[in-house]
Amino acid sequence: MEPTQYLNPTAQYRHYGVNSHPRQVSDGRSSLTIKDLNYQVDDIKGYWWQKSWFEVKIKKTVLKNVNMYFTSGQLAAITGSSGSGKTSLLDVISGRAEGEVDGNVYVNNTICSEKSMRSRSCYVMQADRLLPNLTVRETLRYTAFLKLPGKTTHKQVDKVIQDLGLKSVADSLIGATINRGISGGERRRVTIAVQLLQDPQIILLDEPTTGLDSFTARYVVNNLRDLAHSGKIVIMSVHQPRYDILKLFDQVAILSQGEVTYYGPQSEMVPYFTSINYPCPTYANPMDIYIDVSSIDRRSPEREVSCSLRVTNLVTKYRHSDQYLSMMDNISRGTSDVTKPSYISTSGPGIGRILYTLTSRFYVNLWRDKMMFGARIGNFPLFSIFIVMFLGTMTYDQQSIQDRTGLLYNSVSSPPFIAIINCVQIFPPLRDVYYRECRDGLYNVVLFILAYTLHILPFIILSSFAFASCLYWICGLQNDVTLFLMFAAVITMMHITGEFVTVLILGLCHNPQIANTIASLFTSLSCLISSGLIRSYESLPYVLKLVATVSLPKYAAEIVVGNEFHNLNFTCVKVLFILFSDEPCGYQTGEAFLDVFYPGAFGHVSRNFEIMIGYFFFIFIMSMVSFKIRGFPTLQ
Ligand SMILES: Nc1ncnc2c1ncn2[C@@H]1O[C@H](COP(=O)(O)OP(=O)(O)OP(=O)(O)O)[C@@H](O)[C@H]1O
Repeated sequence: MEPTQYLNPTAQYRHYGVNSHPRQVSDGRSSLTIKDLNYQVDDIKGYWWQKSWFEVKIKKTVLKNVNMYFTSGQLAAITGSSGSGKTSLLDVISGRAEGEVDGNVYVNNTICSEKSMRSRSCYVMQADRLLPNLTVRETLRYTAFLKLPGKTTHKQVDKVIQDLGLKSVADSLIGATINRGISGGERRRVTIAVQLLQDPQIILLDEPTTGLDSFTARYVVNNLRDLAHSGKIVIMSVHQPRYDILKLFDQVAILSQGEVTYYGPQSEMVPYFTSINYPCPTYANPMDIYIDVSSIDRRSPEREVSCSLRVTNLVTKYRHSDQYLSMMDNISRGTSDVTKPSYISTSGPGIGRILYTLTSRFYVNLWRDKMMFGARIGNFPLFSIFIVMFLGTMTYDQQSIQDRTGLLYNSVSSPPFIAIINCVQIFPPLRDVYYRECRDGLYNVVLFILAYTLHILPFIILSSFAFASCLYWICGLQNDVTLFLMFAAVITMMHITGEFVTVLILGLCHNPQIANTIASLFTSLSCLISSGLIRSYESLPYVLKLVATVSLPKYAAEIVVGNEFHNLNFTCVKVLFILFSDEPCGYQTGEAFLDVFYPGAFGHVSRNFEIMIGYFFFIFIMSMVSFKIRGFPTLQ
């Protein structure tokens, strides 16, 4: 710490003047300019049920008349208290803002559209969304395969590993809470490295030091400073940096309620505030002091009013400062010769390569997690062993009718449940990485869902066939290979449809626990109502009949029950007390049972298979649509 540096601020203030902002780019440096930027979002207050349908939406101004000028070779920090608009400013610059943007962003004097900005910049979000079971090098390689054309990938991966000091952990696992991997700071650097693979001209980072200890935070900011000094435009947001981190910044902005109270060289911040009667006390971190004076205390209406007046005063003073005028001079000269929007055209990898990369990445991530891998392949066959132990081998007496219906009910209802359990475990981390990469424009939801399907398909087929074989042959259902194959196909269809019902719900609902509950309730109710094994379809009330008609278990149950009961004969051993009664003996043939519960079931097999396939494709497409409907949740 060197707090004494601020004891005589006027000494530094002498350097502060019209040249404190870098001159307009005539020296080969790139520039990024924000001109007259205003940003508004829909103000959401209270719950939807408290609102009137006719209520006019209230807009909240998040950024107000922001002007800024950044050049390459400088590390710029955007600071401010919580809610001051730091993330929103980065969102607007990167073209990710969800609200109404007014004003322009220029790169090298050229208006930059969203597409143009994406081709030149990268955006490092606050959260590290990485797959836990990949190594650092694998994470970077897979991302490079998704971003870069063939031959450049290995070279670029080695370069970013070197640049961000990740060489010693290059072959270590990323890890997560349970299986510990690299440290938090290293994970942060991997997140940054992932974004640097394309060697972007502009690097935007939202709070890259959040959650890091002071040493690691300084290390990360030092890395960013090196990148900036190597000729990039680097802009990062930071809540309230420590003094030693503050010293690493070349330019500092302070935001308050979406307005700028200071933007200029870090070395001139204290002199500037001292000149407007806010000196920095000895031994205090200037950033703490100036963020405090730029913050609004909302503990009482009186304090709020007095703080708001102070901030308005700070904004006005800043807008009359030499520094602001010098920057505006740069901006107006730099943006006067606006030309048409330009794009950096990059030829990305083809669909085949993206699909292959995503599928193998998902597969490797699953393979490394032995528990999940084992569960994915073993849960379902294991469950069949319990059913077999419970029901034993089927006989042909009257009791066996109930045993058979119990077994067939489990064959129809358990595959979706097993699918839900597996999907809720493995899908959410893949989905979070998808949100980031799709936002970065690497691929779309169709490729993501296709890759997910390809990586789970072998597990679904293998485990479904293992489950079906165990139940079918050990319990002694009809000794016919064709009937067995149909039985296994029904189980596989129920399994995969259950998987995509869960994916659909996880597309709409971000919380995996809630998605689990919804998917389980949906599945158990549809099996209860429509399988016809608990209550026959014919005896259902009209509304439930309608529900059953559009439910998959109805058609699955019809196939397996029809196939099993067709051509079966049941013995009828009368017990002593009804030996001499006239009571008819239950069902003497399978056909008699089918006539009551599933009339014509055996003849509907191919129609029912067609309905099941159609149903699966409907759910499959809807699972993609669900991601489109939900959009991108905020991943902070
Ligand atoms: N899409 C949005 N919808 C509603 N309000 C929004 C939206 N985006 C930003 N805001 C509001 O704008 C203000 C600024 O938010 P922003 O996230 O930019 O602040 P911040 O300075 O990054 O805060 P923090 O340091 O806590 O992350 C907040 O009051 C926030 O609630």
